Amino acid sequence: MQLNKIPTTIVTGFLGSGKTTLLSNVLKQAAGKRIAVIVNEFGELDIDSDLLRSCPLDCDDEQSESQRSQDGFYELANGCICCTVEEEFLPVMEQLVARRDDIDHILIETSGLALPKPLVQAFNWPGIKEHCTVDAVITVVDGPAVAAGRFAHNEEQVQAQRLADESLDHDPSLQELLDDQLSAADLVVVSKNDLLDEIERDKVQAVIANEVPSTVKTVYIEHGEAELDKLLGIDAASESRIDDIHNHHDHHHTHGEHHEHAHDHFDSFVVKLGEVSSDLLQEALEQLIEEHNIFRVKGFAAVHGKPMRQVFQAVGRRLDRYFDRLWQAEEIRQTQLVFIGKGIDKETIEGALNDALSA
Ligand SMILES: Nc1nc2c(ncn2[C@@H]2O[C@H](COP(=O)(O)OP(=O)(O)OP(=O)(O)O)[C@@H](O)[C@H]2O)c(=O)[nH]1
Repeated sequence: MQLNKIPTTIVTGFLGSGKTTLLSNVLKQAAGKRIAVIVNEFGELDIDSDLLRSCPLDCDDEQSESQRSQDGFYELANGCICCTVEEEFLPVMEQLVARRDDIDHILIETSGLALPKPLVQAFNWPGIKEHCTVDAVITVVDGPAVAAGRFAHNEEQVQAQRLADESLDHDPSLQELLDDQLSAADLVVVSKNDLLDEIERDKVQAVIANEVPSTVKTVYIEHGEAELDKLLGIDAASESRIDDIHNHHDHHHTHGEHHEHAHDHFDSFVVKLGEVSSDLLQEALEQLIEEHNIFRVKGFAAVHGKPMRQVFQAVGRRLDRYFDRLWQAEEIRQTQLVFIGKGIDKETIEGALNDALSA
């Protein structure tokens, strides 16, 4: 047990793998604990912390809501935490260290494109080291995406994927990212188990076994539901071993310089629209995802005639939408969507959406 040090759990994993869903579940279960949450988004809009903050529909417990904001959400939007460790992450950690008597646990959700290693290394820095320890790096793996060969690890998978779909062609930078996120894992969480059959589960298991030692546990979960004691209190002190873990992006972070890594090849922008027809927006997004190399779309839609805002979430080809809460009086009813992909262009996407929605 790392006495008196605040345990910190780092949740990493690719875009849309299910990190926010997992965090939301942890926060619900750990209502009695004083948890500080740091959320890092790649896109310019802070959607995740908004979703984590907003009360579920059946929740009227104002106490827990105010308690939570008192405990603190810290948003590091529009960037990638692993490249701004010194400028952005450190000041937030210093604030938390100053409030350490009021904090039981720190939870960090990295952006889907972040590398966990530089972040874990920051826990060896003076000022942080004395007061905080990494309880565990939890790597969330998108089960169906891995099973479909999205992060292909062998030639057979690559070929199968090519035959199945040209647009999902093997992308080595995605594989490197998955490798690096897995190499730092103290616990692997495979999400979306509800969408996996046994054969697919075996495929996912093979990819994981290739990257992590057998001492690292893997759990399969659905909709973020995992028992709290499997996730928190692992007491791995990951910072003490992190320098020995070698991975693809090591050379990019020497001498404190911020060189490019995988996410420099990704495009991200926000598209703002007025009120929309939900069905037309869904159809238009499906078509755009079909035609462009879009990895992730997420945001909120203001739907004509609806008092509630609608969440849109697309991961690869899968699109979910649901109403999460009422628009508040001071909010402008507008639709805002973050797009993340490769070789995608804001004007083209915005133009296509406007055309489709005015049809
Ligand atoms: N069917 C199914 N969908 C899931 C599960 N977990 C997450 N999802 C959905 O997957 C989408 C992405 O989930 P998030 O939790 O937002 O993923 P994330 O890793 O936080 O995404 P980024 O922050 O953009 O990297 C959402 O539409 C979730 O509802 C699951 O176990 N089963």
